[in-house]
Amino acid sequence: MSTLTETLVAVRPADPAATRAALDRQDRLTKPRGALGQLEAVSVRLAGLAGTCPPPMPEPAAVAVFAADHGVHAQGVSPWPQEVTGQMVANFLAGGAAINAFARRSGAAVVVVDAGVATSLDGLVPDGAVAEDATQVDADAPKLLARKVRPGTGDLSTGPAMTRDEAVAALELGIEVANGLVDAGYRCLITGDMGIANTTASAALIAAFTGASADVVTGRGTGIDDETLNRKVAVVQRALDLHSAVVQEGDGVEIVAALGGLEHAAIAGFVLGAAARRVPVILDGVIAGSAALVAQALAPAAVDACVAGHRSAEPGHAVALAALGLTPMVDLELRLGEGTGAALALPLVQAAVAALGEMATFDSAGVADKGE
Ligand SMILES: O=C(O)c1ccc[n+]([C@@H]2O[C@H](COP(=O)([O-])O)[C@@H](O)[C@H]2O)c1
Ligand SMILES: Cc1cc2nc[nH]c2cc1C
Repeated sequence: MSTLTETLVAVRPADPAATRAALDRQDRLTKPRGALGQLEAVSVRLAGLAGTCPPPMPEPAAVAVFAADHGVHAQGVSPWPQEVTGQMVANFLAGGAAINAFARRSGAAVVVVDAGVATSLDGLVPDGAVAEDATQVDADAPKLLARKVRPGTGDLSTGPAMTRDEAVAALELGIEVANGLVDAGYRCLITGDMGIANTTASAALIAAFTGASADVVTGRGTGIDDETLNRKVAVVQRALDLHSAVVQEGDGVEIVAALGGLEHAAIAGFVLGAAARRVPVILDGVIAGSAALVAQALAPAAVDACVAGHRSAEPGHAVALAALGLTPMVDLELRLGEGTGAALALPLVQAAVAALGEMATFDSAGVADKGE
C-alpha cells in the first residue's frame, strides 16, 4: 500500500465515548455551563481525538512552514517578486521572521520544508540548518528539510499546476513531516506556509471545493490595488473554467494537482498525517484552510484532528472554515501566513486542555450547582 493510501485508511473519526465524557465533565466543572465558550469545544475535540478524557496536553509543539512557488505569479496577481519566497526561507532559518518570534514565545520548534521553491537556496541556508528528516527538529534553532518536489508549479490558469504524481509526492511529503515530528515526540502540530502568489491558488481551491464564486473567495493577499484584484478574480475564474471537468468529477488529488500549490498538497498531507497519528493540528490562515479542504475531500474525518487557529482577513478563509465546520479561535485581522495565527492560538488550545483536566468539579470543590 502507498504511504498516502495507508494514511487515509488510518484516519478515523473522533472517539464517541471520550467525546461524551469530555462534554459531561465540562458540565460538572466549577463554572456556569458553556462559560468557557470555544475553549470547551476545543477541549472536547481533543478528547475525542485522543480517545481519553482529559486529553494529553498538546505539547511540545512544532510549526512546519511549507514553502513553494507558483506559476500563476506570471499573471501579475501579487505585487511581490517570486524571489521573496526563497529569501523568506533564509529569514525563517536565521530566526528573523514573525513566526520565529511567536514560536520562541510559545516554545514551539520551527521546521521549514522546501516543497517547491523556484529559486535555488544555495548560499542562503545557515550552517547546520539542514536536517536529514523531521526527527532532527528541535526548539534550539530552525531546521530546513530540502524536499523540492519541483521548482514551482505551472500556471494554474493556463494548464494544470502539477501532475497527479507530483501532487501525491507533495501529499506524501507532508505525511512524512507529520510522522517525523510525532516520532520526535511532538504532540501538537502547527501549519505554516510561504509562497508568493499562493493566495490565488488558495482562492481557486476554495471555490472548487465549496462552489463559492471567484469574486467571493478572492482577496487582496499581501496587499493589492483594485486593478490587480480585478485581474486576480478573472485569473481564478479562468482557472475554474479551464479545469471545470476536474472540479466536477475529480478527487482531492486531481483538484489540488490542477489548481493548488506544492505547499497546499504538502499541508493537506501534514493534516492527514497528524489525523492518522491522532495528534492535533492547529491550522493557520487561508492557505491552510484551503489545504484542509483537500484533506477533507480525501478523508473527511481528518477534520476531527484540526483546530482553526485564527480567521485570516483573506475573504476565502471564512468560506473554507464554514465548509470545514470549524470555528476560529481568534480573529486579529492577520494576513501574514507562516503559521503566525496558529502559533498565537497554541496557548489558548493548551489552556482549553488545562481547564478540562485541572478544574475542580462542583462535587469535588463543594460548590453548589445551580438548581434545575
Ligand atoms: O495566511 C493567510 O491567510 C495569508 C493571507 C495573505 C497573504 N499570506 C501570505 O502572503 C503570501 C501570498 O500572498 P500573495 O499576495 O502573494 O498571494 C504567502 O507567503 C502567504 O503566506 C497569507
Ligand atoms: C515580506 C513577506 C513575508 C511573508 N511571510 C509570509 N508571506 C510573506 C510575504 C511577504 C512579501
